[in-house]
Amino acid sequence: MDTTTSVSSPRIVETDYLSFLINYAVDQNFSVAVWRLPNDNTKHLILSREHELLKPDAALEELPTGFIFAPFDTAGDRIFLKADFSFSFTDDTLKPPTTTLETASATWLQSKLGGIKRAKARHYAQEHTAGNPEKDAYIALVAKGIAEIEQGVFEKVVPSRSKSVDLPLDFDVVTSFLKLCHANPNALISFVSSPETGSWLGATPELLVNVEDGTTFKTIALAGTQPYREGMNLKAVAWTQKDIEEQALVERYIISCFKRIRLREYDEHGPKTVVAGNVLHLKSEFTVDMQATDFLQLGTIMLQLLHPTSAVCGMPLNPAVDFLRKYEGYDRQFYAGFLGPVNFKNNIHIFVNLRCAQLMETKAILYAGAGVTIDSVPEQEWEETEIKMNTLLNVISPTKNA
Ligand SMILES: C=C(O[C@@H]1C=C(C(=O)O)C=C[C@H]1O)C(=O)O
Repeated sequence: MDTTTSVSSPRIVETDYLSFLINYAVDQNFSVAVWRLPNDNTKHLILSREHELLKPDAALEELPTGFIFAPFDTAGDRIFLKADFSFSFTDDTLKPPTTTLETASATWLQSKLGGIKRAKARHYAQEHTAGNPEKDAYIALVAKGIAEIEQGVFEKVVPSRSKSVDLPLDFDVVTSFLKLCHANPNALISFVSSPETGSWLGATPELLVNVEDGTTFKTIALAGTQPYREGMNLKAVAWTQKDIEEQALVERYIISCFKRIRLREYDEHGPKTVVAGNVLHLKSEFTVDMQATDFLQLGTIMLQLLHPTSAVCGMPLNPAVDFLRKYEGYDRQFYAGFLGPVNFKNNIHIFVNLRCAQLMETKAILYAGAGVTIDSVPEQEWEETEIKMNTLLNVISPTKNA
């Protein structure tokens, strides 16, 4: 806050711009996406006049600059927000433009500067009823999953649940977004708000498809969860057989996708222990040289093959999908779908939408799931979903989690 008594107007800082642009989107019936990539201090915001629906086989590489937002259900509409205006922020200020789109956007914003006041950001709020199962019901769902694994129906399934919490009266989406950035340096932090999708805030550690400079493809196998406490020595963390096997299943799923397209040359690193906000996971990284392997559209191909991975659905895929449809008992909507910026300077960064909350007028719905294998203990899987929900709850409503 400017505490001097000079007559000059206060400096416009990042939060002022973000709030102004989010409110502008709501007033104009535009969509807005705000994000920060892992281990980066630049925040990005785009405004989109109208959303588009993407075909499941749409070539990512050919899309204009924008942001993709897709539901868990592969039959559901995949939303593409073309960037009509684009802004980047670092160190609390608007970055000078580096692309034609950013230059045009900066000129447009200049004409609006008089309207920028310190104000709370508003968001689109779609009413939606949370699943909110009682603890017993979720535990029974996990037990049912284990029983089907014992019968050989599948090897792994990822039952999830949602929980509705009241938003505090002083809830502010921009403040929450910035707190999430601070608490989750290794995650994609995102806020997507549109008339069609409602508003979603998240901090996901799970990369699905990354293409750098149109030449290097990357994806990860992430699974196994335990609480993280500051100062823990990551090299000394021990994992149970169950976690190791659960993560190995996700690795095998990714390798099976490579095999389906006869891609044999990939680098695999890991698994190693990584921090994701308040939890630890096991992670392996897969990298492919797209030119050497002659797979120039590998991003598009792998997105089709990978989603939904066995990190969020199960293995084999089809019986796991059937199980979730039949017994999970609620609509995941955009939870465990995918999202991220596409074709900003020839890069694609698509993540699985985990550790997320759907924002209503006065409530938020939190979502989380847990990987169930033959060795799962239902009560522990419930605890795991509670801990995962805390990633968001700690930030949007800290008192609820006292
Ligand atoms: C399903 C979620 O997370 C996934 C499941 C994990 C697990 O079961 O250990 C770990 C990371 C994610 O791949 C979630 O956060 O909701």
